[in-house]
Amino acid sequence: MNLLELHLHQFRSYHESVFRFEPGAIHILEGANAQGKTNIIEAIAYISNLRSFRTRNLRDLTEHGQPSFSIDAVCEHGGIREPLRIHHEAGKKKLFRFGNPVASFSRFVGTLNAVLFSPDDMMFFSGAPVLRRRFMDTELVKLSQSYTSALRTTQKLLKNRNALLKKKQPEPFLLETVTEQLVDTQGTVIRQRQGFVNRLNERLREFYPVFSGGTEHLKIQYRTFVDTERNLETQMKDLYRKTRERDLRFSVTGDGIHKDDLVFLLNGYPMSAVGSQGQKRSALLALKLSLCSIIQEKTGQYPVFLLDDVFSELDPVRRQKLIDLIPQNMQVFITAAEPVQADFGNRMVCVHHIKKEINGKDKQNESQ
Ligand SMILES: Nc1ncnc2c1ncn2[C@@H]1O[C@H](COP(=O)(O)OP(=O)(O)OP(=O)(O)O)[C@@H](O)[C@H]1O
Repeated sequence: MNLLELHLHQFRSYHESVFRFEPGAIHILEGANAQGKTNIIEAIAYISNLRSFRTRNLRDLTEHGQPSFSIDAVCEHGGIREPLRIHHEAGKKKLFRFGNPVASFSRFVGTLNAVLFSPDDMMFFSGAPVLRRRFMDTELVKLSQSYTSALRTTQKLLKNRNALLKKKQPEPFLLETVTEQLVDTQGTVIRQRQGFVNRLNERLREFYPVFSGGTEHLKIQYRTFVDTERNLETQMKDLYRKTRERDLRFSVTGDGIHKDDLVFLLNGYPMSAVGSQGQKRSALLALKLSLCSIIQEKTGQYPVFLLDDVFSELDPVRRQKLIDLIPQNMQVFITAAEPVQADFGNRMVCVHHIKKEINGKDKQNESQ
């Protein structure tokens, strides 16, 4: 999969800018601080996930003083060139594929699949469990329609069940029905989350030792409210029967996939407790490379790999290891404040000099 063109209109610091990218190449977005390098990465990740990794407020993405923004992209997958468009105005997002409006989020998300490494990810291990659940959901939603549908239904059912639990005397039959449906849809979510973690672990066994020098091992444990080795549906039914009174007392569903988490174990100990900054960075890079490999295995194509400010914190040895691990045909975007000193072998490398225009009009960025 490749991104061939990107047209930003009133997006962040870009008033009107067009970028063209070689397929399969390593693109270095080079420039001083605050020139708009991450804004480009953010726009690409936004097309992939329909979510910004820096803000939840879409107004932040709109150029100051403007009423709307749009991102137009041309991507290539399996030999097909596909134009994609996102237009945001008055709090509403409109999506287009091949120039035709797309009504549902799930028909657009992942059309251009991008995997991102960002310095903000360093909170991934120690932050709240929602970060790690969001990671699983963001990736699985792009890879599996059945996951998307089971997740959305579960979220609706949990809302309905909680609304029932808040009533003074909830209708027992209704509570029973919604709980049974919840058991069904959560089974699908749990199985796919467990399968995803198993595949990540297989890849991590290959990638993490490259960064650690082979002396450490990294493993992900999927933590959910039932034992994934036993029959899920039977366990859930039993559990919801036992916790019914408690849920009624607290007016909320206490157990479910909304509490799931991932625990990263470094040599058997939680990464959040024992990992150094360097070990966390290596683990994140190994995780993102593992993800790229899983996407390739599932879809037949590598995603676009986005590396925001990755080199400033990596020592030269790890920097070279990362470059050596990037698969040959994968298109990569790397932001850097200084020229990158590394050996890219026979890879095509395109350097784009990114500079913010002071008069508000952006010129076409220069490539070499
Ligand atoms: N909504 C917006 N409208 C206009 N300009 C914006 C908007 N949001 C951010 N900017 C500007 O974008 C610039 C920051 O861009 P970006 O985060 O891409 O920088 P960068 O080149 O990655 O810098 P660094 O190397 O420091 O990380 C800043 O000048 C900021 O003022």
